[in-house]
Amino acid sequence: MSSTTRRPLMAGNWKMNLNHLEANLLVQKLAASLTEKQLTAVETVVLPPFTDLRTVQTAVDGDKLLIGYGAQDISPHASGAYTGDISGPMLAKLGCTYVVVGHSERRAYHHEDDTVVNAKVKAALTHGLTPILCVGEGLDIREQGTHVAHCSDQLDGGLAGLTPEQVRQVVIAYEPVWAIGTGKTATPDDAQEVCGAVRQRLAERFDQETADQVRVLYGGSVKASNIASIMGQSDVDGGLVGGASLDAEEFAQICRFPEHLAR
Ligand SMILES: O=C[C@H](O)COP(=O)(O)O
Repeated sequence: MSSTTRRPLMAGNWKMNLNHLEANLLVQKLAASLTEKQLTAVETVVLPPFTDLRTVQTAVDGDKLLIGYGAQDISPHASGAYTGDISGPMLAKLGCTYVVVGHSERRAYHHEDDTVVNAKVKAALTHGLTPILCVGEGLDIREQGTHVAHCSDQLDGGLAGLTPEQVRQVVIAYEPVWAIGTGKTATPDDAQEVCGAVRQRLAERFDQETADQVRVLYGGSVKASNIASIMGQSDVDGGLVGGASLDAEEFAQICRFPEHLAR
């Protein structure tokens, strides 16, 4: 399967931005900025803070918007005495289809290691959510030149104990930490190097069919001005977009990337 048969996915990670009123405005504006044809060609997803999910659900259901949504984190537990956590069944009940797992900000600020990340991937799958498993290296590792091995290790850790059938339901996001929110985008070749290595690792650990089916996103200072060159790479199937997803028109332009490719 080539990149042309994997449906592109653009996921906007709002991080800890926008209250529920602002969320409603952004999701309506985003939907109004994209045609049905564009939304069919490129799967468009927003990942708001937990407190916005019910509002986004109401907007999407009420106006039958062709926009998917999901959460930025998930508890490894289904219920119980876990103060502050949000479970898979709660997210599924809100109509979420995606959940980010192992984002570098969770790994850094909440000390999530591969064991925790793996438990969260499994929790997502158990409750019918598609995990977007993030891998990526810091600047020190990039400078040592061991970034491919580092990302492969994170991939192995996050997917430990899964069957090929389960892995086919996972989305992988390569996010070099040094490119997140810094304005320093990896070059298209940098993105391809690791996204290609991720796919190769999936073939080695699982099978070629699995490797061919899994979508691999790039994230890190994605903007309307650089998305076409990134999406021109054979193993990049979409973007995990932070800052630029907070602006409806900018994110809509990112989602319209096939039109830039065609020029
Ligand atoms: O989840 C998104 C990434 O961390 C990228 O964020 P950014 O687009 O603001 O660099």
